[in-house]
Amino acid sequence: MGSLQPHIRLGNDLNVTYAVLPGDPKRVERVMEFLDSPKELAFNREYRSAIGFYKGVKILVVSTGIGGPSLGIAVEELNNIGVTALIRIGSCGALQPHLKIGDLVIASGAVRNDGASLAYIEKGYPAVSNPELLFFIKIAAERLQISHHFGIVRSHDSFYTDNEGNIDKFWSKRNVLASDMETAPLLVISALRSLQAASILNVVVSASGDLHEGINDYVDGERNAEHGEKNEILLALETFALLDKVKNERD
Ligand SMILES: O=P(O)(O)O[C@H]1O[C@H](CO)[C@@H](O)[C@H]1O
Ligand SMILES: O=c1cc[nH]c(=O)[nH]1
Repeated sequence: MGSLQPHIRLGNDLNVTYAVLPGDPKRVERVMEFLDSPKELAFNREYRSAIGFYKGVKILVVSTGIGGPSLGIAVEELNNIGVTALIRIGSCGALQPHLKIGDLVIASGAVRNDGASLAYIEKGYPAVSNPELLFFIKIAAERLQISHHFGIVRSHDSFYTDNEGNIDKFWSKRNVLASDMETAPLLVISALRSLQAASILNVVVSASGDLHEGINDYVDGERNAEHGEKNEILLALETFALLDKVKNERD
């Protein structure tokens, strides 16, 4: 076995290039339901991992925890073991009234209101999704008939400051679709390391909804949020299957 990365506790003997990244370790189990021959690998701190096959393509699943710092560690260690393409499958809060619970938001890019991406590089460096991945996400969504919204999201570091309502209003007026905590650092760190990355987010809090209530409902298995989660998992897996086919044809 190759030497293990200190946090994710995985080595390059896995020989895997595609990784699906939920924030929540519990979501790893849900991804495993869609994989053939799924096998749980490690569970250290927030980093829970499993491996399996989707349409014959080897897929790694690793949870990244909450926020940019832990996400950043996962991305770096995944890069160290040879992963080259990453799709976040996260949850988010809507900033626009037309987004409903369980809708999917595909990030074209992200407002960098997180600290982790700033620790890497100044704000002029854009947080944008990889165009090839976006292209295949779009094709996969159409094939699977999964409705979705494309646009800018915002990644933040705080949940409970006294100013959250005003901050959300500010970004809502500027056509930002939704908020999460990991998309911007994922896109920036991946681009700096020459990795392909994209982010698919499941709406679990509506724009007019209560944050506590929305997240509690999601944890308790609210039907639409669960449906959105299944859709984002399937969409990410199908995207990797399409990407892999094209990569094999190129080689
Ligand atoms: O459900 P995940 O993927 O963790 O994503 C969202 O949920 C967490 C906050 O509840 C943050 O990590 C946020 O980005
Ligand atoms: O505003 C929100 C809501 C859910 N999850 C987030 O990260 N932010």
